[in-house]
Amino acid sequence: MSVQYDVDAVVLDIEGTTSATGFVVDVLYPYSRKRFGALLTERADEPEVARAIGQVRDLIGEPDADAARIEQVLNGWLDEDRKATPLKTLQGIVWAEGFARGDLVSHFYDDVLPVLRTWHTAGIGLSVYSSGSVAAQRAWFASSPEGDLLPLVDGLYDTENAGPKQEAESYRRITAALGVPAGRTLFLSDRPGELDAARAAGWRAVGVRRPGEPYYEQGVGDHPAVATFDEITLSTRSTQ
Ligand SMILES: CSCCC(=O)C(=O)COP(=O)(O)O
Ligand SMILES: [Mg+2]
Repeated sequence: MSVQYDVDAVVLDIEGTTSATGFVVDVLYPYSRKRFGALLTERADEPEVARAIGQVRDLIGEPDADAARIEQVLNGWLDEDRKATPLKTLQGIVWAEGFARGDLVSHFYDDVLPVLRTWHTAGIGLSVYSSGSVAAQRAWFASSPEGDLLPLVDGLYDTENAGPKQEAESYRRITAALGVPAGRTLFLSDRPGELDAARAAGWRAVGVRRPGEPYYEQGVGDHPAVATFDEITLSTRSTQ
C-alpha cells in the first residue's frame, strides 16, 4: 500500500522496521551474551553497569542477586527477546564497544537508506525511538554498511529518556523534545501496540510489515501498512 503525508519529523523504530530482527537476534544477542559475565564481574563498579545491576535486582525483587544470578536473568530475557531497560543498557555498553572495535556492522533493509537520505535532504527531521539504548542506537547508526549515518539523525530516544514504547506519555515526551507538533510527526514501527500509543499521543503512525519479521502475520491493527519505505511519500513545510 502507498501512503502520503505532510509532516516535519519522522521517528523510526529499528528492529523489524529499519532493520532485520534476525540480525539483532542472531548477531547482536550472542555477542552480548558472551560478554555479560566479564561485564558483571570485572566492571560492576562502573556507574552505568552498577545502575543497570540495581534495576535488574529491583525488577526481579532480589536485592542480593549476585553476578551469576544477574547473568542468568539477562540470558533468560535474551531468550524471550524481552525489552527490559537494564538488559538494553548492558547490551548497549557491550555493542557500542563492539561497533567501535569493528567487530560489528549494523544492518538496514535495502529500501531504507536511500529513502532516509531523500527525507533528510527534503528537510524532514529524522529521529529514532527504539528499545535499544541510546548508546546502542548511536553505535548502530555510526557503524552502518554505508558508513556513519549519524549526520542524518536529529534525536535518539529509548525507554530511559522517553519511557515505555507502548505508552502514549512516552510519545508526548518526545514531542516536547522535538518541538514539532504531534500531528506533524510520523512514527514507523512493526508493533501495533507502539503504533497505538503514538496515535493516542496525536502522531501519525504507519505500520511496517516486512515478510519474515515476527509481527508480519499479526499485522498492525487498523493502522496503514507498508512493506517498504519506498511506499511512503512525504512532503514538509519545514525549512530546517
Ligand atoms: C541498535 S538497537 C538494537 C536492537 C534492540 O536491541 C532492540 O531492542 C530494538 O527494538 P526496537 O524497539 O527497535 O524494535
Ligand atoms: Mg520494532
